[in-house]
Amino acid sequence: MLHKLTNRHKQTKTEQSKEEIELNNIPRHVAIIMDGNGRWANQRGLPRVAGHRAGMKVVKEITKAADEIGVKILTLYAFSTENWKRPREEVDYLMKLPQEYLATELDELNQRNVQVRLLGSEEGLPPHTLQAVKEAVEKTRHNTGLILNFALNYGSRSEIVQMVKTVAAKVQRHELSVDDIDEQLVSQFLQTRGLPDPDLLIRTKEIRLSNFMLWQLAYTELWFADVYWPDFTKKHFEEAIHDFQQRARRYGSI
Ligand SMILES: Cc1cc(N2CCCCCC2)n2ncc(-c3ccc(F)cc3)c2n1
Repeated sequence: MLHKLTNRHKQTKTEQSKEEIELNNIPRHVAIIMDGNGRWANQRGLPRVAGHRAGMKVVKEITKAADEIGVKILTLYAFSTENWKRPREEVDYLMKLPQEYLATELDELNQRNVQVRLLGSEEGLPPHTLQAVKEAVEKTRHNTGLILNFALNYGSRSEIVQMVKTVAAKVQRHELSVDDIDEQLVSQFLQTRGLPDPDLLIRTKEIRLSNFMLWQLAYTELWFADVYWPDFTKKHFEEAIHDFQQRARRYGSI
């Protein structure tokens, strides 16, 4: 897409980014760590769960924006393996959000040809949570549009440990030899098998990876927004895409 002539000097950074997004250079896989929901609520004298609810509205907005701009895979870090350490009432609330989200959004996601996937361990998820997610995965299995990949009960180190155990057992059973083990084989034994690595990682508020897709993010462009997730907007998303397009990706070469 040709750049539109713009009066850049008069526009804000986010206004510039929207007009200058090249539709032929959209990151195929965008991953987002949606941080700061509890602190957003605390700042407003609200209970932490109000921040999670506000955060879910932003999930709907950004999922739509990603789909419209042509992102192929959107991975959202909804609940980490470390999140089980939070207060019981907060965890119980969080574990109800998948079914709440799907109850209102699944029909529209299906109409938009979106395929819902789960990244993470099913073990340990409450039955009501797992049932809602599995039903959404099944109902959207044949869709060929945006892959909406929810990282739920996900931790990268446990994913890597599980991969090592699986590969080691196959070597022990002589189903694999040590010489067969290379980066491609490792990727095939991770929970993200079949998906390309993220091209762009967006994170709100904190500048760290928090045990998220550590293997997969090896060559991913990182973009941080100094806002809490509930305050993240479509304009922030477009700015991240625009900045991604300004970076020449070298994958380690010069
Ligand atoms: C645990 C949790 C928390 C959760 N938050 C809202 C967004 C901010 C981050 C934390 C709170 N959201 N938002 C959507 C989901 C979800 C998960 C799976 C699924 F199939 C459909 C929707 C979700 N799940």
